Amino acid sequence: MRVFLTGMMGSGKTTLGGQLAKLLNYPFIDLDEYIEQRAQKTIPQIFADEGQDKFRLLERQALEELVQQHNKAVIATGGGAPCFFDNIDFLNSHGENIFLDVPVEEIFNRLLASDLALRPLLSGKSEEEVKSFLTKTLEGRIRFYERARYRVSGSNITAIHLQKLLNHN
Ligand SMILES: Nc1ncnc2c1ncn2[C@@H]1O[C@H](COP(=O)(O)OP(=O)(O)OP(=O)(O)O)[C@@H](O)[C@H]1O
Ligand SMILES: O=C(O)C1=C[C@@H](O)[C@@H](O)[C@H](O)C1
Ligand SMILES: [Mg+2]
Repeated sequence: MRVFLTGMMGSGKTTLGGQLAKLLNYPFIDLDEYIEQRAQKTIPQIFADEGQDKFRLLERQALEELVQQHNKAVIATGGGAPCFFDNIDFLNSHGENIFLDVPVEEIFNRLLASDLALRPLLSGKSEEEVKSFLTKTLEGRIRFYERARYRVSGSNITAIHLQKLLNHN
């Protein structure tokens, strides 16, 4: 089984993905980290040097490579990954796709407490700008996210919760 975690920046894909992989005894792969290793650059560097469009191409290519390499894995995708090309269909047809549906207020609080410089779409923005960016971005992306096979909503999603969901379906 392959498990994909999808959702907005700060929804907990990386954090919960690592925990879920341990529970399932599967390898854990973070798509953003994989892209950074392949490109030998950080994501902010890729955005700055090559632009978002190139990043999206690298992201799709990375998804295809990972699916070829792993039959069993928990893969945390990037926040925008399901929303470009036909990536949402690709994810749905290659694994169990779980949308982490965390309220935008909670996402905002988490991201403000983290290092915004690591997220090129947020760096340099004021608090107000981050808030309106997150709200608008989610409005544009929800139609992709909600096509995931599973949707888990709340501010306090746990890895055990995700494991149970997978076991009972
Ligand atoms: N369940 C949780 N409760 C509280 N804080 C959390 C929870 N999950 C993650 N966080 C915090 O929220 C921040 C973002 O989490 P994380 O990096 O896992 O999100 P992400 O979905 O992988 O984001 P990105 O798309 O930017 O990679 C981190 O600082 C993390 O510590
Ligand atoms: O929401 C997004 O578009 C992004 C989220 C991150 O995971 C990274 O993939 C990158 O910073 C873009
Ligand atoms: Mg992440």
